[in-house]
Amino acid sequence: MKREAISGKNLSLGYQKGNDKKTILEGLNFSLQSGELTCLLGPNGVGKSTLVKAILGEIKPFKGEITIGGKTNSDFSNAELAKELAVVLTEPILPGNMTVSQLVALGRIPYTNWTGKLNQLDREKVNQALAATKITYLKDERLSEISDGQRQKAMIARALAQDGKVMILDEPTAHLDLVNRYEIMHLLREICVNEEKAILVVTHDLEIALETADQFWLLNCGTPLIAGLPEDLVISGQINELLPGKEFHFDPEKGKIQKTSDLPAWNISGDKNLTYWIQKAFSKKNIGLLDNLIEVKNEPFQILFEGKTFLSLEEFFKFLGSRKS
Ligand SMILES: Nc1ncnc2c1ncn2[C@@H]1O[C@H](COP(=O)(O)OP(=O)(O)OP(=O)(O)O)[C@@H](O)[C@H]1O
Repeated sequence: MKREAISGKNLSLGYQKGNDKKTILEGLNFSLQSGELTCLLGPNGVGKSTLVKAILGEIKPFKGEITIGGKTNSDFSNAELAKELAVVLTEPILPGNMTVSQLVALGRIPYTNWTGKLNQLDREKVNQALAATKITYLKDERLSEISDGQRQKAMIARALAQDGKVMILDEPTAHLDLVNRYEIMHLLREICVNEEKAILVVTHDLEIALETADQFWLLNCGTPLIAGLPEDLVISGQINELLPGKEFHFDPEKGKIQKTSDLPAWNISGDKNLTYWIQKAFSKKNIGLLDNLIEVKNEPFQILFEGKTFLSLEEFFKFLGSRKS
């Protein structure tokens, strides 16, 4: 069931040095729901980390209020906050000789006394977190001897062992390859649903966020936070708020950002998908209008042009080049 985990009302956020007040975000409202994966997207420097810092109580709002489970975040002690909210930040500094299960056990610090000694429940929570992130098989491996993707999963497991209702992750997929990026985001979605957590992910990975997020929060300079189902934001065109200017746009058909350009109306006939990739290659090579029809065939791929057959775009471009010279 959906429940509000964190809310922000009429927030004004920024930084103050002496009397010098720098406002970064103004009139900001949000509601983070449990059981949902929310992705916060926006250009560099717009204030995503500033919003996260405010949620974590690291900066105090100039105006407005942030509540966690109905209670103002500044009323929480650090220890209380750690039981509500777990954070995975970019590039943590970790001792390489620490094992994966030792790292995950750090998530239990808010519950153990200063000795860090785990009781039965702590050990169960560590094992559950390892299982939920599918890295039980790595538990005795050293952090310096596992891959970046595996280390990121271990960091997520540590946050999970903390057993808060909310998880916040700052660019958890940065530096990972495509498969790992998908895996991590799908894993987070699974955790949201299975463990009833509210998860907020700060990301620049629009395409993967579109595949996995339940909610999008879009931040752009000077506009209020736009929240909604990713698909609604695509349909309404509001997704373009992420892209300043007219140089790029979001192509709903392809599900990705494209360069906006006035392409020549090449006369291409054939499969729509093939035509799309051919136009892309033509545009990169600055191919102007051609006098004759370009016919495209599939299985095997063939380009028929002026009575000749080409089996690849590379062959075709060579021909066009030789024709010019
Ligand atoms: N400690 C600080 N003191 C003063 N200004 C700051 C401080 N930290 C960040 N800023 C400013 O706040 C603005 C927003 O920065 P923030 O880090 O929140 O952006 P961001 O959206 O997270 O960017 P990115 O995508 O690059 O991580 C920037 O103009 C930045 O210079």
